Amino acid sequence: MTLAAHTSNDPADLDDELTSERAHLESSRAALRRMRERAEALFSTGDKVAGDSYTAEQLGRHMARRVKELADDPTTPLFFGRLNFGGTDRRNSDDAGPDDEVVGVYHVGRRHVTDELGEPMVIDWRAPVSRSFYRASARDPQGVTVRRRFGFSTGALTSFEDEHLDRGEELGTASRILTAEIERPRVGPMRDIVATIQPEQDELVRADLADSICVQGAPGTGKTAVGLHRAAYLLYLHRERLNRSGVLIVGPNRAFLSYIAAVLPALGEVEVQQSTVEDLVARVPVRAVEDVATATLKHDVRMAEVLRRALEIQIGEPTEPIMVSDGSFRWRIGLEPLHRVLEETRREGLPYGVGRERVRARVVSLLQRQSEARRAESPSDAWLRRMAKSRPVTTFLDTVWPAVTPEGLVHTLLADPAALAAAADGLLTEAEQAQLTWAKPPRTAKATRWTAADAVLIDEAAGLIERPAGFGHVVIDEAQDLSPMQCRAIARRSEHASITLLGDLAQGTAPWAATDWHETLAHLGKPNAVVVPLTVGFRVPAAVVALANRLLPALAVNVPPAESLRRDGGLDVRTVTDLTEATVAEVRAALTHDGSVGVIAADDAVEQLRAALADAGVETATADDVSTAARVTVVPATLVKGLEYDHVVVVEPAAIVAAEPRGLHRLYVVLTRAVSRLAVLHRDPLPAALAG
Ligand SMILES: Nc1ncnc2c1ncn2[C@@H]1O[C@H](COP(=O)(O)OP(=O)(O)OP(=O)(O)O)[C@@H](O)[C@H]1O
Repeated sequence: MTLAAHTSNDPADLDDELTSERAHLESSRAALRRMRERAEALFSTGDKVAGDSYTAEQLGRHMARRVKELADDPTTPLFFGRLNFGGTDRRNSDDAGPDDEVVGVYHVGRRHVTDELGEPMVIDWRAPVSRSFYRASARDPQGVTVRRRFGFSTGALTSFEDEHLDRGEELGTASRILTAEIERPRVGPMRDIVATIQPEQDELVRADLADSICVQGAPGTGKTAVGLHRAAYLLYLHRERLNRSGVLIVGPNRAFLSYIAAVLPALGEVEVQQSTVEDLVARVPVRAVEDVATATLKHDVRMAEVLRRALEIQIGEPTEPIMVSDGSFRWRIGLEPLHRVLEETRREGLPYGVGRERVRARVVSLLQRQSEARRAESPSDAWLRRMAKSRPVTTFLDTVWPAVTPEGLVHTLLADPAALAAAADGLLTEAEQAQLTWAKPPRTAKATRWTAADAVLIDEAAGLIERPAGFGHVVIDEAQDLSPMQCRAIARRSEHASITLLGDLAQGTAPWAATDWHETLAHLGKPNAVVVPLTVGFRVPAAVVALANRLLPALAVNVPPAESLRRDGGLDVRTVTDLTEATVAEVRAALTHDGSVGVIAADDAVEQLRAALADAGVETATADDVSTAARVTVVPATLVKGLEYDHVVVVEPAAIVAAEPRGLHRLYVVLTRAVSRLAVLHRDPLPAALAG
């Protein structure tokens, strides 16, 4: 039992306390059950009473969400902390405003739980009053006399730890409950950290919805955790608005997304969209790969201007008047008004597709005016529609403002050197233009086997033609790898929203990886966002951090180094004669400990290691299989970003470095995945930067 800083030394008192806390946990669980049953009952009656089908669907969705939100996971505690304010014994009063002097006792948990009379039994960690659980200190107790943290084991309350802030007692990172949480063996997907959010993390989690922030944090400093908890916090505070507009989480790959997928639902947030940036721009299937240099050029921000100009060039000048026959009448719009229509519309700077329709509407209204003058009555809607679709009007539009599809525009640029030259003149060199031009152009956009970089260009084109719907808040993880054009794709979806940008410049592995957050922020349309460092590491043990930090000087980035909270952990770097044999032996040894085992190797070595482990009778999983029962995962180096394993076996660092231009950055990522122990096995000499 952890009882640091508790007032009483009498074990009987402590047992009584624990018994009473357990009773509160039991009654809170029962109360939550009642809340869920009530929601379920409403859900089924809602089905029958709702009026029209739209209302029924909305109500159904809302109720289904509510039922899901109220799910009780018996393996996670309903509350993890308790605050005593002002020394009175009113339990869990919820009626305190932010400026009122708070009194009473509050249990802090993952969601609100109220008793049958509506009195709170557990306060949501995101409620204003819970803030003090994370921020109060001996220097600034914020009215808190005692902060209590609970220790749990699979949902059962096992211990607690008190800090008498009113007496200047404060544990900070010496809390044994925090240490146990950080050092616990990892299995399965990522978990929430609500019980142990640290003050500097909490400041980011609770930043205003209006504030865009950028977090530069060394490996394992909790960036992902902060981003996810911020999403949950903002949803709590701005529920209606954000449910309407949506919250988006962008991550580096699907393995990562499945690793983090359970965190928000565990916090009761079930309606957040999670996507890779590739999936975000997937208007066309990606069926081809191209060389890095061409892809890098397509990700260059100059391509945005090339595309903008390519569209602008489509807009022509009228060369003849429009003549429309309408029964016994003939209407004529002369060149001068047509010029004016085009000029006015151009000046409005609308998306291209919207502009085309605006021109059509203006032409029709000129026709309408003529018709009204002659017939002395307003034409019908049917007449207006007929005019809008009439051949002369459509032909005019097709000449001066032709319909363009995003795929068509990109196809033309990459297939036709003259079209590219016209749009790229002065922006791209001739050599660059030649590099972009297809050697064997596909006949049509439809027949094209697009690359991932083409998809980004097509998304940019689409954004110029029609404005996409935006989200209310966007969290972008591992953001150091975003290209300028990918940033723009995200910016289009967060134009009126704030963003949380998370990353580590030292972990940039893409050819276009960021070297300065201000550039990334500018491409994202948030140049004024503040860049905040996180430097306390919760994952990687100090000895492993020290090894990985040897690489930092060679990575040419300016980032504050991490310091680890973890003094435990093991590091073993050794030369072996047979990598496969040594890996199998290392995995077998690792399996004698608790927790997950990650074998990380250069991508082309993975299959063979997997096979060798299978031959040795060791079941292995792939990185995206988070629900697996297998404790061992074999992961290619390029997929391991953002993931973590208790025991990591890194196989042949030199091969990982040699596999790609930013191989040293990749190795830095790979070496910082270990929670407890890291074994580095090598036959070739270690990369010079690591050998130290
Ligand atoms: N306040 C905390 N309390 C307990 N555990 C924490 C805390 N903050 C972070 N962690 C744990 O530390 C580990 C690393 O966190 P996270 O993955 O969010 O770090 P990161 O900065 O995103 O890492 P990377 O740079 O490798 O992507 C996770 O297991 C997370 O749960």
